[in-house]
Amino acid sequence: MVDGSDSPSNSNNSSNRESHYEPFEHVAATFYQTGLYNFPKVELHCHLDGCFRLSSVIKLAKKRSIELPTYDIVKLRNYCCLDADEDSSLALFLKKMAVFVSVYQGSREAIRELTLEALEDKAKQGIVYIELRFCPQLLASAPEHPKDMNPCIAEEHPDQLTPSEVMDTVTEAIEEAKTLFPVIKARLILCCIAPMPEISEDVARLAVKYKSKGVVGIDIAGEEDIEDTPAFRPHIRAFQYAKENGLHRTAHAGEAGSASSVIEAKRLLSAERIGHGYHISRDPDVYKKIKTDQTHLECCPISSYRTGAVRVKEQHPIIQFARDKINCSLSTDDPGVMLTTLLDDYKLVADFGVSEKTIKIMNLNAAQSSFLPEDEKKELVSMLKQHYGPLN
Ligand SMILES: O=c1[nH]cnc2c1ncn2[C@@H]1O[C@H](CO)[C@@H](O)[C@H]1O
Repeated sequence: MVDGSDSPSNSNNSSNRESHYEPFEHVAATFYQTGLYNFPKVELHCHLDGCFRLSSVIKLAKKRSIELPTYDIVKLRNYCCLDADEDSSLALFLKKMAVFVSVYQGSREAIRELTLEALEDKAKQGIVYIELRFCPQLLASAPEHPKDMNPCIAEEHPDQLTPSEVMDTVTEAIEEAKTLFPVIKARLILCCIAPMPEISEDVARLAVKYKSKGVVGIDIAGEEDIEDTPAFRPHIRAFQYAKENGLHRTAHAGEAGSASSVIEAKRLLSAERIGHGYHISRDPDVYKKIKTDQTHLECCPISSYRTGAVRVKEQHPIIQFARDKINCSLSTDDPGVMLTTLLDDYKLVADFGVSEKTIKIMNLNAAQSSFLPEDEKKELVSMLKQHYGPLN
């Protein structure tokens, strides 16, 4: 059992190593005291490969002789910090992010550490359930994606890792984390990458293969362009295969792309949830459909500025979503690149006038729309309700 004063690595759970993992049972007594927003949280939209700590990135890059724009942590912080300005765009953001991903690529040890550090950081924020997403091919050693998406691909990386081995590494680290940080339950979503249709069917096959090891869904990330074109068909086939094999579906849409991309994600990919989705506020018909269907929107407020998806702070679509009781929740997206925790995203929406009660309702929305099986979902929802008390 861990109390608020313990650091996760100090928690004495070694005797539980073989025991059945039921994190929600421990939560009442064990989730980390965060001060502000001190209640259990759920995070549905977080890229594992965006969860790094800058200090670890620098350490690893030096160890693996991988080029970084700078090895000075303060300068690296500035490099990350794209604030909402005319130049911010998803493309630029992804280019920056790829620099960091390259540090982890192809290294079993680095990917293990990344996963453990991510879960430690999330547990400390009082997150009791998280769905972490990543593309195994992007973390493997021989990525087949365009160089301009990842300027730092280092052919000389010493390790060799296949996408399957990346999956083994991440799932083993998640298993290890059950003992180290028993307050958090983690599940995985595998990402197809929009400009890489050639890997999509492999991503889906891996997702299905690792279902018993915690993969609950499939996603499409990268610069979105969801439309029924021949180039997009492999993504459609991948999602179809995932659905036929019992996996859930979410899709990045309405972030850089138009409101209609959200509708296309539902139509072409059978997406049950939407990553971001802010631009539905630009089209009243789309907005009405998403509200009527109660499609869950995984909103990432700080990320939305850093990627240029939303430019005017005071008019953030989340304000409208909260007012209209749209089914949505809050996530960090890429906390390593954003230099944030989930609490920063909560604070930002609080500045917009979103109440703590609404933030709790968003957490309940997230639990209800999670990709957990029904019995586990019920357990999560009831644990949150018990903590939150009446929300009327
Ligand atoms: O906000 C985002 N929008 C679209 N794609 C993203 C975003 N953040 C990260 N990725 C992409 O998803 C990959 C797998 O995790 C990341 O490597 C990055 O290329």
